[in-house]
Amino acid sequence: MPGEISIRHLEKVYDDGFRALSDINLEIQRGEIFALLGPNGAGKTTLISIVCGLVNASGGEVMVAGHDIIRDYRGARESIGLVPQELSTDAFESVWGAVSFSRGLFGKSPDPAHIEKVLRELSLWDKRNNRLMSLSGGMKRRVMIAKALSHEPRVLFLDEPTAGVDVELRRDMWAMVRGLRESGVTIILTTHYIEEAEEMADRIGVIRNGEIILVEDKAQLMAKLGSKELRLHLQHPLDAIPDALNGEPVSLEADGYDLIYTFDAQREQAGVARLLRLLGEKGIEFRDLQTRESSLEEIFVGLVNRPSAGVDAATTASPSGVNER
Ligand SMILES: Nc1ncnc2c1ncn2[C@@H]1O[C@H](COP(=O)(O)OP(=O)(O)OP(=O)(O)O)[C@@H](O)[C@H]1O
Repeated sequence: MPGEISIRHLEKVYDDGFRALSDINLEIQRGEIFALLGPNGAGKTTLISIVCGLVNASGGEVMVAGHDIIRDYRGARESIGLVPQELSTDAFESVWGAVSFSRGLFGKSPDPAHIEKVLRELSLWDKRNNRLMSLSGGMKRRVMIAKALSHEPRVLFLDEPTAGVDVELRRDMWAMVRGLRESGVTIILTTHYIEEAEEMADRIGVIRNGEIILVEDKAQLMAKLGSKELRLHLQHPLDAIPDALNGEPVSLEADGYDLIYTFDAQREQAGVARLLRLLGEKGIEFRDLQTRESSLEEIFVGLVNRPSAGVDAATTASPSGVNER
């Protein structure tokens, strides 16, 4: 079954000959929160702009809520709410006026009850008569979201929704996005805050140099590509790794007092038990131990910095989760 958003063989070559997207294939299901991660210039905004009908594709096909974005532009566009990166608001307009006007742009009849609901959810109700220029940056960003939701879209794009906003607003926005998902809205967000993707996303796509290099359930991604670290604080420092541990993924830190064992998050049991047995046999005692899992940030940095061959190896390691659905 095609997803709420279905992208097939999408290509973008800008007029100056720059290839910004190459053979993008992606299915996003109804009610998902999908985070698109990638370094600066990877092609995130280009991809979103094509799906939203703001930039023309050079090839391929995109369907949104069953509408082809070219053959049925209007149907596709009406299904989408877009919160762009740049704040652009009409300074002299009131909050209520700006949000109501946005709804009208999509040819929807006025619905004051819906506008009120959106403004209340975004804590903008008390400011509804304020001019936009009198609002703080965070409030203006809420207005951008209210505008994007004014015509009751099925799909919401958030292009770096929390760039430059304070922690409190960021958390409010996360709660709001979850609430929207519960009402059946499909959400695609780009973000530079890995914490945001870790906190919010059901699935994560990583884009690099205009290519999707990985699409994976967040939990599976963290389990599959993440590593764990076991740090043993030794009773007596070691000068060097003992011969018995040669070939094991271990290193020494803290002047030989800490023995670090890094292992695949999926194979932990057998490896740790073997390490502890070897240490016991060699009479190496420890007084404390800690374990730590790699964060999504470490996984992401590892992925985007990996040479292409390495990326392929990572994605083909488990074909079941990659670029499917
Ligand atoms: N109009 C344009 N003409 C030529 N090249 C462009 C144009 N717009 C974007 N690009 C190039 O396409 C590439 C992808 O840009 P895009 O804005 O999609 O990246 P991004 O992943 O959104 O980056 P960021 O995280 O910095 O917002 C960049 O190299 C950019 O310079």
